[in-house]
Amino acid sequence: MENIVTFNNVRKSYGNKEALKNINLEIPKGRIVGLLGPNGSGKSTMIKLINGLLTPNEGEVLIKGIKPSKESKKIVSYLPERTYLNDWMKVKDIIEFFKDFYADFDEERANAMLKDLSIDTNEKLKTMSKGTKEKVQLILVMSRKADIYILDEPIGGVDPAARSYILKTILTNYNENSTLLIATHLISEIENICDDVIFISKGNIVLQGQVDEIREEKGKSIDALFREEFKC
Ligand SMILES: Nc1ncnc2c1ncn2[C@@H]1O[C@H](COP(=O)(O)OP(=O)(O)OP(=O)(O)O)[C@@H](O)[C@H]1O
Repeated sequence: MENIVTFNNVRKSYGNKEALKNINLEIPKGRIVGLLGPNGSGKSTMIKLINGLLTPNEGEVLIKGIKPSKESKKIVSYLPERTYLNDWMKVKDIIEFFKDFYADFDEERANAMLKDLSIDTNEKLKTMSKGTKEKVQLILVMSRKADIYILDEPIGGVDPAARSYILKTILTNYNENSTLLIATHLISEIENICDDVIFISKGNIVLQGQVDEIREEKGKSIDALFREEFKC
């Protein structure tokens, strides 16, 4: 199976704080992967390395065989933990921005999803609730036809009904050849859409495998396993 993301002996520290210890990882193409771990375990650090926002102290990260770069950004659609969009922008301005910036942006798809969620494209992000802002950003990110979508905590502020719609929409719009990497704490919400999960703890990968196999082997849900593994 072709890999879309590879980590080879990756270490990453912030000053003398070691965030990732020695990560070796292969994420195959065409999978929906949950990246799960307690607060501070290294999820966002991994994601920022994939996006080239950070560079490893040791080892290498490859996206479809190339290092994070301008080229790799063309095939990665990334939803960051915190927004990089300007608050004063209207949704329709952001759509224009995405159209200019990303050749693979599908405006029709974005508008259809915005309409389904009754989001007014004349509204500015500034005046929107946190959850609505999250929905807009997720819609934009999912409206690119990328090889890999990386979502860092995508639905935390979204109400449960909209969450179901969003997860359903992700699945319907999701192209089988694309890969989706989702870092989240909402495990029970996403475990049924994930093919694989990765558990990370204190900068180490402690488990990686197929959801069905793990559930069968351990005799419990991924959510229950996580709670047990990382009990405080
Ligand atoms: N800019 C930074 N400077 C110093 N330390 C940092 C920085 N960013 C992250 N860290 C540390 O690196 C470790 C990993 O953080 P990271 O943000 O990757 O965790 P996470 O799994 O995404 O956490 P959360 O679930 O809370 O978002 C933590 O110990 C954190 O304190």
